[in-house]
Amino acid sequence: MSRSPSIPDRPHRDIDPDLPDDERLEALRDHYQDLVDVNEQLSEQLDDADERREQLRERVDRIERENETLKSSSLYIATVEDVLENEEVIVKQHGNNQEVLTDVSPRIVEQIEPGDRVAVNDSFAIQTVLNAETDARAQSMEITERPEVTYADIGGIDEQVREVREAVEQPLAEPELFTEVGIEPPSGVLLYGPPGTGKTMLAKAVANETDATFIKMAGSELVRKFIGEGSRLVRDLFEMAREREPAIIFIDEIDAIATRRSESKTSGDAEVQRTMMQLLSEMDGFEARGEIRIIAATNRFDMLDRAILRPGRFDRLIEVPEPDRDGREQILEIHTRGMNVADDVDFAALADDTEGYSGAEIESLSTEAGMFAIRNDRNEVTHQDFVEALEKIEEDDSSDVISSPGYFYQ
Ligand SMILES: Nc1ncnc2c1ncn2[C@@H]1O[C@H](COP(=O)(O)OP(=O)(O)OP(=O)(O)O)[C@@H](O)[C@H]1O
Repeated sequence: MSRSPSIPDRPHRDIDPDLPDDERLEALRDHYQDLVDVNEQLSEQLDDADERREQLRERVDRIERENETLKSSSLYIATVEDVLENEEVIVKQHGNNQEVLTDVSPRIVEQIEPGDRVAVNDSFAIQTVLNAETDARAQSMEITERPEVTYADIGGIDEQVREVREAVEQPLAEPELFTEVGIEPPSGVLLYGPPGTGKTMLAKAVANETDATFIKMAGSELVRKFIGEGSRLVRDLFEMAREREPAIIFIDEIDAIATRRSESKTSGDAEVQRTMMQLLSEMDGFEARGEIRIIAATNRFDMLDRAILRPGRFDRLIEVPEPDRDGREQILEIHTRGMNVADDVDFAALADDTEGYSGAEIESLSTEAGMFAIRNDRNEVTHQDFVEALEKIEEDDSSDVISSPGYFYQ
């Protein structure tokens, strides 16, 4: 940046009043010339300052425009492969792995190096360099300081709640118990069972109870969206947890990165394998009594690579089944707690009629019943509304040819 020029001194000249007229006149002329020179210098400096102000205004305008573009358009995530001369960069877009040569503004080129993740617009111009946090969030990691779900919101799986509390909550809340007895708590807990039965809720409720940050990552996203980056993302995940201790790491659909080798023969196989190895090595190198706990979930227990179930890894398995009759009744009561329900609603009868329903399906049933009430201009939900909602759901299901959720057990 240029230094501001110094302001010239004000010209000063002592003129002896006793000098002869011609000499005084000469001295006054010189003084006048000095003043003219200084005046010229000052106006030059003023012109420079005006020009600089104009440049700065243009820069502010440009940055504001850049800012607006950044705010208004969606950006894609890419990794910098190489930084070339002449402010050119090769980036590889995530998802389709397309490599593109693109220009970067001098402002950004100074900040980037190969391996950095950046956000690019539709024309692949780099808009911003992602810091660890934006980056992680951009990559479908869900982070909640303290989720709102509590154990009281979970119905029908009391035994599973007890087991999760023992395996995850206690080592976080009372690590000394384990030290005194001299045992290691389970390293990781694996929840398995059909979709929509409350696995995610369980993990969130533990985070709520222990005042921990809940960090969720979906295995499927990891493999589908970020080919070539799974292992890096796993590292980021644990780093994020360490920064935010106490933390619960929840890996949903773990089967996506921990499939049995024989089951997966695709070209991405090695990649998926690397992601899994990274996960295992992060788990191996970490203190089970520490402030970070890991919970994973799957609907496809049968497909899991047994390597992840070895001691020191996901060594506590908890099955979360579909709710039984009593469970369904409890879940119905939980999901209608905030609803204006008429006295005639018979939860026990509805529980009988919802055999095979998961918690998530019971939640939709309650919402659907509420919709029937609204449609009939009522603000109270009656038993008949639930019956009609049930019929509608059954109808929708039977028209849905392939409605099998596709989960399996051991
Ligand atoms: N046992 C339950 N008690 C109360 N509500 C439940 C229960 N199970 C599911 N639900 C409802 O269904 C929603 C989805 O549940 P959740 O995400 O915990 O299921 P999940 O087992 O993790 O499913 P998936 O395997 O599809 O990820 C919850 O937000 C909740 O409203």
